[in-house]
Amino acid sequence: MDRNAPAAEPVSAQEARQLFAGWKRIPALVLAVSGGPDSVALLWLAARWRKSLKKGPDLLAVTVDHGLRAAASHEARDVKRLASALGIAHRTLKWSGTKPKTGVPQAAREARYTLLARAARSASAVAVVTAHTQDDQAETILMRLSRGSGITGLGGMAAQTERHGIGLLRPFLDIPKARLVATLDRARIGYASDPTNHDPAYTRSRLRTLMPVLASEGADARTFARLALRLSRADAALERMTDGAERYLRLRGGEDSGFDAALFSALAEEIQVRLLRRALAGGMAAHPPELGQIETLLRALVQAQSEGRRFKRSLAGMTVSVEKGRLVVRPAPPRRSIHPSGRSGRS
Ligand SMILES: Nc1ncnc2c1ncn2[C@@H]1O[C@H](COP(=O)(O)OP(=O)(O)OP(=O)(O)O)[C@@H](O)[C@H]1O
Repeated sequence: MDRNAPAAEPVSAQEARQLFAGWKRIPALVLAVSGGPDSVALLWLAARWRKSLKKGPDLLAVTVDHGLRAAASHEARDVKRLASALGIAHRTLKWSGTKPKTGVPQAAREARYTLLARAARSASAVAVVTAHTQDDQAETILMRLSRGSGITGLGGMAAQTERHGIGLLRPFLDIPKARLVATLDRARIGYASDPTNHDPAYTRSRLRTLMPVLASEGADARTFARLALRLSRADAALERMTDGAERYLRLRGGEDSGFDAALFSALAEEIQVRLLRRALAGGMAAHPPELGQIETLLRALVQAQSEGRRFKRSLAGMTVSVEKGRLVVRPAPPRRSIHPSGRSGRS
């Protein structure tokens, strides 16, 4: 801890009003409250804000018990108690079913969002609100940076997006965690601390330990948040250019399927990658292709065209080929498999 650092300011009622201003006309919202400081602060600030209004959304706090830590059920009960003291309805949802041996954090996250979306639907809520902070945003970008993400990924988490067909709102992306902790301390409200946040078995925990070192060199959470803002702006511009390129290629393509391969190859590489990503995503593949896979495919396409060779590749359940001067992306035919009887068949 830097002893000279100014103490973090609690989030004022006025600031919360600004953060939540867009919610006034929403009929109902789910608040995702784990019991940790960020989401307990969300619960407290949202309850205070709602109380100050004559009309506003019905709030339902939801805690997901992943069944992974013994303390989780106590924490859920503490959240319920606080919610009830604040006049907010609360539900605890359990992640039942078998847990995977590896990739537990990802599986828990997936299950959590599925349960939260289900709770939102049954409460007629249009969105789930999470308490992701500026520090979470910085960690997310650092994780994506270490995985070699592109511009879209490095744009970080969006303040408003959709998941499982339900809105996802993150009002605290510009608020440092320390300010949420200070908010609870001022209000004398307790919260849980999740020991897995510091477990070196998890990539996120290990990267988190780098944050103070990076901050001492100027790369603090604010810097990461600024980077996210700039890159998401660039990403939005590139998506608009991709829209334009797609319209142009379709216009020049008449009724034919696919794109004119010569026109496609004259586009900027970044736009080509994005067009391919869109075309491949159209196949609704269970696992959308990674950026690196699309880049490899594009390199092979350029190579084949420069050598005047035919081109046909499969990726994410789709086939990409050049046919009569047109670049065509279509669902790959089902793979042939060998039946136990020895006869070949379709799988
Ligand atoms: N068990 C839970 N029950 C309800 N909400 C939760 C729970 N865990 C996390 N959340 C919500 O998600 C937010 C982010 O939590 P956390 O940073 O732990 O998520 P994560 O596992 O890193 O994944 P992601 O950032 O993709 O959500 C919390 O502030 C809270 O709003």
